[in-house]
Amino acid sequence: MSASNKQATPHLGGVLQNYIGGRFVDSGQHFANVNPVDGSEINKVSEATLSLVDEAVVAAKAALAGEWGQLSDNERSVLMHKVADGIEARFDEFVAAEMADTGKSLWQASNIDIPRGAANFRVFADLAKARSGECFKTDTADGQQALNYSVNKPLGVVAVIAPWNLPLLLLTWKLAPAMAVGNAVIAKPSEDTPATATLLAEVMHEAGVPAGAFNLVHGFGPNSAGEFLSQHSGIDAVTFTGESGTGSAIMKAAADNVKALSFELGGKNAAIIFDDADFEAAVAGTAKSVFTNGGQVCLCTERVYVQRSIFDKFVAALKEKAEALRIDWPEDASTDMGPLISHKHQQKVLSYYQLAKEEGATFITGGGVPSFGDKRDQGAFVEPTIITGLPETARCIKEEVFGPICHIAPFDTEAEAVAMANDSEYGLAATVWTTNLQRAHRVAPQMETGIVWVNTWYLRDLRTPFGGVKLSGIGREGGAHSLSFYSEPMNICIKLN
Ligand SMILES: NC(=O)C1=CN([C@@H]2O[C@H](COP(=O)(O)OP(=O)(O)OC[C@H]3O[C@@H](n4cnc5c(N)ncnc54)[C@H](O)[C@@H]3O)[C@@H](O)[C@H]2O)C=CC1
Ligand SMILES: O=C(O)/C=C/C=C(\O)C(=O)O
Repeated sequence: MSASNKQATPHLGGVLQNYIGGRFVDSGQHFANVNPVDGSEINKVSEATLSLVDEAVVAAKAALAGEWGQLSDNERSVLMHKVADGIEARFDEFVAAEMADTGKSLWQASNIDIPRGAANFRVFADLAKARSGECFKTDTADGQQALNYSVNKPLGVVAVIAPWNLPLLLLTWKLAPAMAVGNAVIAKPSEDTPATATLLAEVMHEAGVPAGAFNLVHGFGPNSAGEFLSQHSGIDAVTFTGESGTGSAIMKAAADNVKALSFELGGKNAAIIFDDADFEAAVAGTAKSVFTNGGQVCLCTERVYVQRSIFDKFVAALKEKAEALRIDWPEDASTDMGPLISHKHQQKVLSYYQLAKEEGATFITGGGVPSFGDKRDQGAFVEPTIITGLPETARCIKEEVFGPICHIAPFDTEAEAVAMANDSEYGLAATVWTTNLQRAHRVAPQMETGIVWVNTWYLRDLRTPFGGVKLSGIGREGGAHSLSFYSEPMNICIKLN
């Protein structure tokens, strides 16, 4: 596409730069990118200043008015597939960068995070191209006839503010549909995970995405790039995944300009295990839903409700699974769990382990920090932890920990389980384990969440509505829901007689 879009790209070993208007830009103001496995510095990151954010907005608007805004749906779709090709061509680099920034396991980075980064572009490239509008033949009471049809326009400039837990996956989950329907985007990855977003800028550049259609700014939240974007009068929409409190701060900052908002926020997700469940499947599935990515997925289970007749057996079986998890170097193919994202987050999770003790929990397993006897002792590891015995009013039952911990409580009746699962300010995801089909159909719709999995967890179809109720978010993304959020429908009425 843009022949002028050629410039030597920065190597990841140096300073990770911003990407604005088709050029890599260093603000001269740097912060350290730290590897949570051992606390070592990986590289420096160039923090975008307010004036660089202004430049990104100007570049995005110019792209909409220029080459990017002129592309047909088909041409954009072809480009989005080229971006997916570019991620796949540099797969190993993406995997290594994601592992270094997060400490997540090789298995997870190479089977979930990076493949989904490419898949997000492919899925939305195809869906956007195939989208149709609405059309009505109108007959009015006084005999007029008209044809009403809708066209979908991009919203304009969209800011994508992403978290650190699934860095490329969650950034591209928003970028891909936003770009596929023609918006110009400004991406801000988490300050904790800047690397794969920078590689993505290189891929966009190499794929020939027109200058200004994709911009990348690095930085923090308050008084930095995150807040500059949320407050900016030139930005039409903010799409965000992260903590509910941050969502609330962004909402306040965006209020003056009445920006469109899409939020995927926190969760305190429940799993209900009935005594008629396939026991082994329920134990394995619950272990996965509690400990995947060290519990750092908004969909992870933190509250487990088990029917009393199988409670003790279930607790013992989940303990066995937790204790069998291999906590090791991310590069090791058999590693199940790496460190948490940062020392700051480690301290937060450990403060909940301490709070659980103070609240009177029984520790079935875990509760501390593993010891390695090597430089990983400087990392951000915590033990997988299972607790029981807390009242449903305890803070550890109410607040999102975002770590590898769950509380298990017994229940007697179906109604009691539903009431306990729904007794939360959050409403993102729930999991129900039962072999009774009628019960599955009866219980699932009673969950006050945006997503319910029955006899599985994290089985994703990217076309399905994805998001939460209550403090867990606003709106839905996924498939047509994403295309709808990132577009502005316009109705055209043509009089026929
Ligand atoms: N998916 C989820 O539900 C996630 C939840 N969390 C939870 O949030 C806690 C805090 O972690 P953070 O990394 O600070 O998550 P966060 O939700 O504050 O940060 C996510 C993104 O928002 C940006 N941000 C932060 N404050 C902002 C503001 N005022 N305006 C605009 N952008 C802002 C950050 O720079 C980052 O890119 C964690 O301990 C964890 O419990 C964190 C990440 C993801
Ligand atoms: O889209 C997915 O597959 C995963 C989504 C996870 C989050 O939104 C999260 O952890 O915040």
